[in-house]
Amino acid sequence: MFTSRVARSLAASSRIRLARTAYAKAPILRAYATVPISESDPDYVTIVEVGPRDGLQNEETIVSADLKVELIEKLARAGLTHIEAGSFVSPKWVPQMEDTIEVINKMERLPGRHYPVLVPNMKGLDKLLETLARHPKSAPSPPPTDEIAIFSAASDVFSKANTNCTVAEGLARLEPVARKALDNNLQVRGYVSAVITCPYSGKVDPKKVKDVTKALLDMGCYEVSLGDTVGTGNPTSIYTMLDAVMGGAYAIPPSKLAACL
Ligand SMILES: CC(C)(COP(=O)([O-])OP(=O)([O-])OC[C@H]1O[C@@H](n2cnc3c(N)ncnc32)[C@H](O)[C@@H]1OP(=O)([O-])[O-])[C@@H](O)C(=O)NCCC(=O)NCCSC(=O)C[C@@](C)(O)CC(=O)[O-]
Repeated sequence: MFTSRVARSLAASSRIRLARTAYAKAPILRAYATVPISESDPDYVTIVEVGPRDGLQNEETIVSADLKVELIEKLARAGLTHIEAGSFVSPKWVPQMEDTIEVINKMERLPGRHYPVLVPNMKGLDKLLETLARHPKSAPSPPPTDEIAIFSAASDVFSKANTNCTVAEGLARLEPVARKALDNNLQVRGYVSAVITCPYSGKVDPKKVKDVTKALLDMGCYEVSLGDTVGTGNPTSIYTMLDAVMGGAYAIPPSKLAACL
């Protein structure tokens, strides 16, 4: 007689054998070694894939909307649940993202997935809301997006170069954007760039990172992603920055933070 544990293990191994046989007969099928884990598991990590936006925004050659749609659909079908699909920024600043409206309308939206878009100001949000208003609530497919991302930096010079305003001016501009997005049932996520080093002004004060992160959370961001935008961080500088952000007065809990890698 088998103990139930052995029986389970035999059942599992026969499933593996069956799977292997099926795999041998159908070579285009892939076998995955991952074990499904639930969001409540402490090891659960949400990956926000930003390739279609961050990865493409600096490409000089304009990638067609159809190719962007194909990339997003493949990422979703690979199992990613959060895929940043584009941005509603000024096309004068980032021509590559000019077709975001076309992309988010054309792409297949799988249920249970999120396709956030980056929004720098009220003009961008209003354009997005116009697009969403054209998607009837009765439509069988999910709306083009249910989430925006707003962004700031821990350095004034970086902020000026990226959004033509200081950090304080940018935060003041973003506050009503976040409020209006939330009022329209959009989730809001935040980014802070240059959390270790500013490419123009050098070392960044971790206190500045904390202040900007707190400001974005206070606006209603459900989490804030901290970006070592120029990639100069090392374990010591990242530890020092996180220690400042997560400790002391108005400590920010890790559940509200993400890392931009
Ligand atoms: C913030 C602005 C708009 C200010 O740009 P500005 O030039 O100061 O704005 P403006 O209000 O003077 O407008 C200039 C023109 O842009 C138009 N305009 C203005 N806004 C919009 C809009 N939303 N959509 C479409 N058009 C817009 C506006 O209508 C006007 O057109 P004109 O009258 O001259 O014909 C500009 O600086 C901008 O778009 N910056 C975005 C730059 C960007 O996308 N950077 C990359 C994303 S951030 C990032 O990658 C970092 C991150 C998030 O990944 C985290 C990390 O890793 O660090």
